[in-house]
Amino acid sequence: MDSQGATLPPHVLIFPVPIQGHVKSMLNLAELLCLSGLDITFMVSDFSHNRLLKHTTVVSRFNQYPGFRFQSITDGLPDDHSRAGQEVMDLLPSTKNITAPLFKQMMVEKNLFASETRRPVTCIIADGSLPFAGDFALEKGIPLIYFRTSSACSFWAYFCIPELIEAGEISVEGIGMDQIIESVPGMEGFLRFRDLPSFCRVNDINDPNLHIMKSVTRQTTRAQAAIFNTYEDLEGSVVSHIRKHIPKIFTIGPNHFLLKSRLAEKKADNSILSGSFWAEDRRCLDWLNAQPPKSVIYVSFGSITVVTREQLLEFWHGLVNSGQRFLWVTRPDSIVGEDGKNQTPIELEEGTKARGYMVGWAPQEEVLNHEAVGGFLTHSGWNSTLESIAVGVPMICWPYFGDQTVNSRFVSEVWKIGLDIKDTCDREIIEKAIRELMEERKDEFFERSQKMANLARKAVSEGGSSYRNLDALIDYIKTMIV
Ligand SMILES: O=c1ccn([C@@H]2O[C@H](COP(=O)(O)OP(=O)(O)O[C@H]3O[C@H](CO)[C@@H](O)[C@H](O)[C@H]3O)[C@@H](O)[C@H]2O)c(=O)[nH]1
Ligand SMILES: C[C@H]1CC[C@@H]2C(C(=O)O)=CO[C@@H](O)[C@@H]21
Repeated sequence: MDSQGATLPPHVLIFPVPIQGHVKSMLNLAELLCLSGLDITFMVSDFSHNRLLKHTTVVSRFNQYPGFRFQSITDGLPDDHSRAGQEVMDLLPSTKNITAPLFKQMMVEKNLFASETRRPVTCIIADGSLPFAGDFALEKGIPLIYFRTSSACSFWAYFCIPELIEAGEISVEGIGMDQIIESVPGMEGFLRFRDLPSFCRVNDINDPNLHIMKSVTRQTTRAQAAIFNTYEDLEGSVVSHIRKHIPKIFTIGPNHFLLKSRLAEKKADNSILSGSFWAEDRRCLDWLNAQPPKSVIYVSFGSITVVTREQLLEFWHGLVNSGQRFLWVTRPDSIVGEDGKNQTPIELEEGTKARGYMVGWAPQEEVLNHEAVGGFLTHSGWNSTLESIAVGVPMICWPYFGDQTVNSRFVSEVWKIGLDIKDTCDREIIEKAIRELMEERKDEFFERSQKMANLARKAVSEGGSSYRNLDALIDYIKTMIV
């Protein structure tokens, strides 16, 4: 490299699993690194890229950072694959079998994305659920950092799968859903079998997803370091268990909040970075503007959850019968078994007209931050959980799969900022939970949620743990230039 090249910044390749919650979180990380002048190549699937181009302004947003580039690649699935529900797991074999060799070829042919003005990639920050990106980094001697976009608590439960199997706590016959689990250090006493990551609910101990998640998680230790989107006051005690296996961990969450804080500090436009795969319907903000403070329960189950028509009707009755105002996101592809001929019961139509508003996709961060919102009925995806925590909105958790079953237990039993109604969705339970959160125990939940939000604000402000850890991460990436 010539003398001018020697002054070029580090060049980081960021590679998320092509799922909304992963891409969103890694885009936040990308902008945080861009703000410190690092060059970024953001590897995104063709499918996600098309969605981003169609529904967001990410291109113009990142145009302000000359060191940022998108690079797209197939996710290995046909265009008409749902990429939702349990079928989303197809992404793991498809990326391993189809994306991985193409990625390798692209990296070699493009000389690690080097150019006159950019170093060849100096570090790969790969999604912890994309082991093939780690294989490539290790094969080529490129420094590797994993970013697992889910919670530290769920990661740690996944990490303990071998011990759980050894102890017979993932039993083929089933040990009882409410049996307390002893093999996840730090969670003895409150983690039940039903709270383990959903992939632990198997009839066959050789279940492929169980083993995929076990090895995907265990291979994280191959990296030089790991990043978690969490903060020390929230999950520090869990992270201390993980540090025994991965000594270098950077907790930089909530990273959407850290981004907001860093942009404000630079007096830059600190509008929300939308990485939405669907068109955000902003009319719901006008509707919220007309509602009293803390009167609305916001309902959204993220980007993957699907519900049957039967479940949809239970939620709907529960919401209407609760008598509370509600804003409900029903993604266009989220109802399975819908034949278009179903009639909506009149009482639901009337109840919704009177107190509800429905959209296909919402500007969620803005919604949660709106003063009219007093509660969140969520699937407990990690971004949704953090976005709610950051602005002090209590939650009702109805986890769908994966890490969400652990997150929801932490919301209700550890942080005590909400209720966990996992494995049930009948209308009476939903109505009761909404009344409890929004009326009967409102003050108690609000007070604890505010405390958590204050700690999140502290973590991302100058001197806070996530703020300092981001600086430490950037310094670390700088040391990786060889
Ligand atoms: O109407 C909506 C609904 C959601 N969102 C955003 O979409 C993201 C959704 O992320 P998350 O809550 O994490 O849900 P998923 O997309 O389902 O996330 C996947 O990825 C997460 C991170 O690894 C995991 O925790 C989840 O279990 C997994 O399903 C969040 O940033 C939301 O703000 C919107 O902008 N508008
Ligand atoms: C592709 C899925 C496998 C792991 C991730 C996950 C988790 O529990 O960590 C849940 O759903 C998806 O986001 C990922």
